[in-house]
Amino acid sequence: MEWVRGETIGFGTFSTVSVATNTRDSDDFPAIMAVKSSVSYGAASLSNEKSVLDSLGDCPEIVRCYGEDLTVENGEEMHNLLLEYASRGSLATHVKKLSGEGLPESTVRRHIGSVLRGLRHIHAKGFAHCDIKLGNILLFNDGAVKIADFGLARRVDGDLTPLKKGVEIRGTPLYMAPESVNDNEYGSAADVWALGCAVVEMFSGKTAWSVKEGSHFMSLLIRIGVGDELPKIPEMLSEEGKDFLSKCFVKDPEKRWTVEMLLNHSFVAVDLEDDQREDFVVKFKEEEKVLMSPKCPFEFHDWESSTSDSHTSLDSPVERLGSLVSSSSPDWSVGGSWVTVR
Ligand SMILES: Nc1ncnc2c1ncn2[C@@H]1O[C@H](COP(=O)(O)OP(=O)(O)OP(=O)(O)O)[C@@H](O)[C@H]1O
Repeated sequence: MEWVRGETIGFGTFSTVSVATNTRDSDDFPAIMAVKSSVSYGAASLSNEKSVLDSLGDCPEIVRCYGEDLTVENGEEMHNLLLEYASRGSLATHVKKLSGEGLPESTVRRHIGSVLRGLRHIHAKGFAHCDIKLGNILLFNDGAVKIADFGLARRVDGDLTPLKKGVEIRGTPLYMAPESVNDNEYGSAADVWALGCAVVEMFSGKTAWSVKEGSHFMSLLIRIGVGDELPKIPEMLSEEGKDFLSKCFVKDPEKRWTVEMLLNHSFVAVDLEDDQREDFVVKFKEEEKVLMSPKCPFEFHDWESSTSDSHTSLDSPVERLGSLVSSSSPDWSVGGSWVTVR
């Protein structure tokens, strides 16, 4: 495949995403694609993403991968992953444009139905996504949404063996499930918890956990991992929506509903007729016209998709988290107790 890099459309922890134009007149690949590129330090994540996407195969609710390519740009080796282009960007960007209002419930139901179908495919193939969040749900011209960013995805096949001893943060702390905080378990159930957080954020325009500006993120991990507190379910949501969330926000992953069960929940088990779908696209376009207004500067950017490992011999969640909170603020840039920063 021959392609030319166009404008930059997104930034991740590891990579930059740009538009890519296919310069070969061929039916095999679309004229416009997205290219996710990284210099050497992000190559492992891109390579994991490619291999997971290859294993997953085609699914209408998962962003397609057209292949990989190595280029040398400005004397630097770049690893590139060519992907299906989502012209409307991510749901995170879209929701931020809505002045903290969130999306109408009918739109949330529709998007979540799609994400659930994508997750069903991922889980059925023996993987967990491990980084479900609005920034990784992409929007297409026809109103469709698809799951993207498989850089942290892992094969689980029902095996929830913790990845490592100690505390490992994969993905975004705001979306972390209790078992991930407490036991480093990142299985399909953790995707369901994160999906619940995505529903809250999509509907309310606010993150599922309210966090005071400047507070240490370890205090959030304690709230998630220890005690009975759950993310706040928006009052304005329908009873069906509230019930759906109550099935996602179950602290015990064994008792949490699976994706398959949630697909049969009345909140998402609706099949829109074609005319309703058109109506949806119109509504969708109107939403896009709403101008972005400045919000709180505390947007959690530096929390996104960080992976930090700590190798300690502390066993109980309270001990493990308590030991981290007691240090005033972690140094993300060096080794020692925080081994990896991504
Ligand atoms: N296929 C695509 N089409 C359009 N925009 C995309 C596409 N893939 C990614 N983006 C944009 O680029 C951003 C970063 O992409 P992505 O999340 O895949 O990168 P990352 O390095 O894995 O980031 P993260 O820090 O979330 O792990 C997305 O939030 C989205 O706005």
